[in-house]
Amino acid sequence: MLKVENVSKSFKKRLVLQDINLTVDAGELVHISGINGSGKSTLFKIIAKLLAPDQGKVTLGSDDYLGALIENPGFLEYESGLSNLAFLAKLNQHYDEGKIRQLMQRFSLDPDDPQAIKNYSIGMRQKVGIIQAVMEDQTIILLDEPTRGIDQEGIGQFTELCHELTSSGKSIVVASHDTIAEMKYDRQLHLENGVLHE
Ligand SMILES: Nc1ncnc2c1ncn2[C@@H]1O[C@H](COP(=O)(O)OP(=O)(O)OP(=O)(O)O)[C@@H](O)[C@H]1O
Repeated sequence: MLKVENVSKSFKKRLVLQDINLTVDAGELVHISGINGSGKSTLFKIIAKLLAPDQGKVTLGSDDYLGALIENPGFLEYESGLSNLAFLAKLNQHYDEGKIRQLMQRFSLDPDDPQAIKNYSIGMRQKVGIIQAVMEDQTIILLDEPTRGIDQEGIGQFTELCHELTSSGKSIVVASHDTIAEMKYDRQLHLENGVLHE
């Protein structure tokens, strides 16, 4: 369970988030739409505790584990996709190579492709970014513009994965300026002028 209570945030007196309240239960798939600059990334950074809110608080359930793709994911540019994912999973001692390989194959990425990630397209990088957010069985998953640069086949693979994860009790919050037609959201919210509307 994710609970955001009365969260507000300003940058240099500009109010970006105003009294945001959001509860996401286990197994829910939630969409937050909003134009560029509406504060979607800022909200995710506050949930991920990268940024402190000016007011309010964020609570996760005691057994929850957060996964996130926020803005452009940073990678070890001279290493392969598999090496990057293995590196991140090992940092958290949640390394499962079989699972990473299976996720890469689901997204039509070859785990044995030795090319450096710096040669990957934007869509391929984005797929690796999605995989790192889910590969450790994270229970609350935040995905900021996840389908940026991803082709139609990849969008289909992504929506299928989201539906599968939420069916198994994971909670997913997708933030994007557009909607992804195939997604079966439980709730669609809209962030505008710092206010989150149902
Ligand atoms: N660290 C910061 N310092 C100052 N202003 C910031 C900072 N981070 C974000 N902002 C500003 O806050 C506003 C919201 O930014 P944010 O990145 O959260 O929006 P967004 O909805 O995610 O948009 P995008 O999809 O373009 O990233 C923007 O006007 C941005 O310029």
